[in-house]
Amino acid sequence: AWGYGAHTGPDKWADSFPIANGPRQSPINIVPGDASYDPALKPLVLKYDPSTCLEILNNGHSFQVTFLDDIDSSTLKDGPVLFNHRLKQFHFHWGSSDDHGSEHTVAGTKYPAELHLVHWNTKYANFGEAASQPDGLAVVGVFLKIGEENPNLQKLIDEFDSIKTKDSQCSFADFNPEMLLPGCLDYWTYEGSLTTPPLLESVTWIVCKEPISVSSEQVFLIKEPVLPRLCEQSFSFLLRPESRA
Ligand SMILES: NS(=O)(=O)c1ccc(O)c(NC(=O)NCCCCO)c1
Ligand SMILES: [Zn+2]
Repeated sequence: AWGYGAHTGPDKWADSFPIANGPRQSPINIVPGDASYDPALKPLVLKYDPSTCLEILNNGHSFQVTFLDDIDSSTLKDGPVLFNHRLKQFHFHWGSSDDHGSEHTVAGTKYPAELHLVHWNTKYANFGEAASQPDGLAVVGVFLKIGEENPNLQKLIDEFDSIKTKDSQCSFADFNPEMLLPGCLDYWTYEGSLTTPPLLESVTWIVCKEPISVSSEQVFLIKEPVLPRLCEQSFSFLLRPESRA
């Protein structure tokens, strides 16, 4: 299975997912100087309903907060997209230390972590259907930088004791993801892909220019639920026969 270890990491993904060598793969390094202003783009309109928040899941690669998406209650409109999209889940990406971790970079700058809010285009029947279409998904990326402790992120961290193992989940209600957004929703946008297998080229990326602040302890803690999993991976590396050479 794919992962982030020496034998399973991104440079091995093309073996099982040839689209890894496709024309619109994410993440990318965003170079603000190379970006062009498009006056036709509208401001991003995000309307989230905390009552649609369902649960937190540890999927072994990250933890994700999933939302009820059978009606238009948590939506993304306008910005660079032509159709209404529904929020399906949000999750984070991080590194092994504070000096790296984000997937996108800005003029080479790596942030300690990155939040992804995943939405699907309601012109399709559901997330799975939309994920296979070139205009099926819209993911809002928010960079996390080290600064003030974030009380809203803390609400998530406080639930981690119940999702310690891979594929564990716990119910999680009344969380408003709007609380994790920066004050300004100015963004860069480009046509890209899922950043993990299956790497489908169906994502309109909307990366916020303004990061949100979280404390260094909080960045360490968001690794918590998946960390044992990552440790397992590293130990499995040691146990694998070929690694004994
Ligand atoms: N990082 S991303 O581009 O926002 C992104 C958004 C939605 C996704 O579905 C994935 N990838 C995914 O779900 N892979 C299936 C196995 C994951 C663990 O079960 C990645
Ligand atoms: Zn992601």
